Amino acid sequence: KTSKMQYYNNPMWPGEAHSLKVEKILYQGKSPYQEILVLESSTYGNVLVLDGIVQLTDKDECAYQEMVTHLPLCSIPSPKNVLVVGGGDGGVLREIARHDSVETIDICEIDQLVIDVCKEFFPNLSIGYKDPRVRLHVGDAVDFLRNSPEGKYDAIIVDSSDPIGPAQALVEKPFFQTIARALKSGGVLCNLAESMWLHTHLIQDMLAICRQTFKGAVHYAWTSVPTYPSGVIGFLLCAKEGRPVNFLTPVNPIEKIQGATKAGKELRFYNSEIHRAAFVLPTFVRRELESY
Ligand SMILES: NCCCN[C@H]1CC[C@H](N)CC1
Repeated sequence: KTSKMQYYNNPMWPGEAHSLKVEKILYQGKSPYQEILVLESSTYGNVLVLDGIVQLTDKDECAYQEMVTHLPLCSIPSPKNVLVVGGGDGGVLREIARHDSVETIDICEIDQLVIDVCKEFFPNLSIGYKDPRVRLHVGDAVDFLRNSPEGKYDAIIVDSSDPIGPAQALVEKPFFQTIARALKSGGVLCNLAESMWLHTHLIQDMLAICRQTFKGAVHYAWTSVPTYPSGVIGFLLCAKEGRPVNFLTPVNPIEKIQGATKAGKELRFYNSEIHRAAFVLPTFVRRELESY
């Protein structure tokens, strides 16, 4: 039985913990990379937990998966080739599938067990794998990107876990450089960028690296996800030079996209107004990020 104190020891959010009432433990296992737990909660549906950290719940996954996907894909006129780094649950694949302009969807997930578990316990997310445009690569994204041809992707979405564990390398400069090389000119990256309440230094470091690596626009955006620490999560939107990209006004509004309902479920969170709102920052965040 884990003592209460252990819950407060995660270095990413020391001294705080989030609790959910659990009806049943649906799965408990360990892959070569992480501990995997699936819980049936009383009020948030099924919950995926990796190394003790909530990755997603049925109730609020729409906020994260829709924003991490449509903030980049609605910012360029007609994305064709898209890469997902991580994202083994399939939720981002489900969201990309709404865009009819997309021709190929590559996904590089390191942990096969996460894929298998999500196919069993999260059918509303793993539905994403059913799209014929999806090509799954199980392995390390650092190697995958190093071997990717230059200038292949219109958009790359890094849907990773927190940078403590298998996703550690995904916030370091060499990784961002391999992403920039794999993007077409004017291509866009959307990267997980943690919480404005908890991770100012990490966000500042990532902003500094991205401004050096991507000569186009670089913006921090955020959204509400109740089951993530501090109840919000951030995204870093980066554009490679070569074409003007204005992240703040969607050029490819999802409401106009026929595929909007194709993914078997209507959008539940994203729309063009919340796209614009995501880039509006509280005053303390503007101050903390302005010189980065
Ligand atoms: N694909 C599910 C979302 C994975 N993203 C992360 C989960 C853990 C959080 N602390 C940060 C986002």
